Amino acid sequence: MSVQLQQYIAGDWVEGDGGLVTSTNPARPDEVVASGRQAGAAEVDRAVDAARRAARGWARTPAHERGAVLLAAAAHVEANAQAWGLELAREEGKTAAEGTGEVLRAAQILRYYGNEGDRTAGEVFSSPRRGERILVTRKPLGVVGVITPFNFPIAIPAWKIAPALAYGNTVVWKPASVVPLLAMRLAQALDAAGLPDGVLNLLIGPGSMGNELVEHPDLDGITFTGSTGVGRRLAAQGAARGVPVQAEMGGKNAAVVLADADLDLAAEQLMFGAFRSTGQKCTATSRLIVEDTVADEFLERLRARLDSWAVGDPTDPAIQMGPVIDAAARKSILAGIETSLRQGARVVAGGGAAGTGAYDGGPLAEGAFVAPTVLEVADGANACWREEFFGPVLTLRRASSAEEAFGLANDSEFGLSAAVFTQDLTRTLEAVDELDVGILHINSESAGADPHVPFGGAKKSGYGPKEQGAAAKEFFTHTTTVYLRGGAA
Ligand SMILES: NC(=O)C1=CN([C@@H]2O[C@H](COP(=O)(O)OP(=O)(O)OC[C@H]3O[C@@H](n4cnc5c(N)ncnc54)[C@H](OP(=O)(O)O)[C@@H]3O)[C@@H](O)[C@H]2O)C=CC1
Ligand SMILES: O=C(O)CCC(=O)C(=O)O
Repeated sequence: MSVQLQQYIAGDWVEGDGGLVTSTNPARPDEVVASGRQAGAAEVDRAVDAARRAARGWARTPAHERGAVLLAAAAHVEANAQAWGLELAREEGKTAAEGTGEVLRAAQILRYYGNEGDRTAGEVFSSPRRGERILVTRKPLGVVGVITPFNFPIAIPAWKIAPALAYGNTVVWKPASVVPLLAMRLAQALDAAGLPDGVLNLLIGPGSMGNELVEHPDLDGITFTGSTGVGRRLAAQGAARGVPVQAEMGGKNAAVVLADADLDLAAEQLMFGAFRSTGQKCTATSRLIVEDTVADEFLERLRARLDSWAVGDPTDPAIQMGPVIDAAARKSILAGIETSLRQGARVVAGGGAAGTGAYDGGPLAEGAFVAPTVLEVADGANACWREEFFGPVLTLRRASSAEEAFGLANDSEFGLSAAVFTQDLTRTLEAVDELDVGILHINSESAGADPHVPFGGAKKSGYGPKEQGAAAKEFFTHTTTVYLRGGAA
């Protein structure tokens, strides 16, 4: 059954003025998950205007009251976790278990920021002058544009929108157009929780609408997660207008398996890091570096796990990996694999469409499936080593030492996350010092992020302040430094 899509502007759920938009199930592209009209150009103005009108009142609402709305929204999201998790699996293609996990994660994030009123709201410094204190207080930016990607259709929006609102901003949000239903679900939860009119506005529309939003003269900040190309353009547009931009972009994350590692643990975690969510996480492992002496043994263990990795309908509880987001993504990933093979990569496992087995020719025959694939390359020039395919493709290189392995891990313009598998404390400490990444996992997969700690990339993966935890404050507020003296001489 297809769900009717609506825009949420100034507290009203309305049909958009633009053309038709539908989201479809990537496992069964004939199945429409949600449909409706997208927002028209005039609605961008209406949404920004509504957010502007709501900004002062929301900024002056006590932090605890703002938090109470987020806490109520968290409860609403949590109560719908199973149903929305299934919708997420149908709309985005990750497994229903991952979908439900993501919805629960959104609730956890809303709850974290719902309690922001109980945390520090500024700092007090000593003054070098008698009778004076120096306060640093924080104020919201104002109206923030939020632009989000398809791959975490409710968790990423939650970790942008929850801090934006908690710190007193109002929001105009444009989600990825392939996952509008989950966007609507989050906005519905905040609406049901009693968010005042205009504080959050949802515009379902194409990428060009994101561009109109970014160009809007009445926006005070832009937070974006998505591809590197769009993020960099958007950062330039923000800079040209003097508006702060936070952009979380691509990754080409490495897992390093050192000779002393627990190889079973490493193989298990590597499967999760590379192939959960069909490899469509910015933190997914897409490069694997193994010390020579254990490489063959490790690959054997990895292959054994790959052989039993169940690919298929993500709503089936037995399935471990669903399709990629759509046919275009599938085509581009398969083209990337072909280019890599032409450039000399060797197939260790997989290597193409997953159109085999139970659903070959069956109801999933048209689905956007890609087999979990491991390629081996001898040098760093190959496309699969350098470029983000954003799918279930892992590229292997062997290293003759831990030093070489860490060097190879750093051999990327990106620096979002990495994983290192070792039981040696000295090597662990070297990894912490050497690896140029925003997030480092020791003996666990490269993906995964808790809501109370900073999230974001080093090098060209991230632009602007980090997200989540207290770090989010650095983007969503600005400071006023107050030199404070009593009035009497
Ligand atoms: N570092 C991080 O934290 C994360 C990074 N990512 C990265 O995101 C990418 C995958 O997500 P994907 O959704 O395909 O990314 P895109 O960059 O294609 O899209 C992201 C968002 O930007 C919108 N958009 C597209 N063009 C423009 C434009 N010109 N101006 C403003 N907005 C625009 C999209 O709208 P529409 O959908 O309508 O085109 C969507 O809402 C990967 O590269 C991945 O690494 C993903 C998650 C986390
Ligand atoms: O690692 C995670 O769980 C979240 C990462 C993320 O934001 C992403 O992959 O898009």
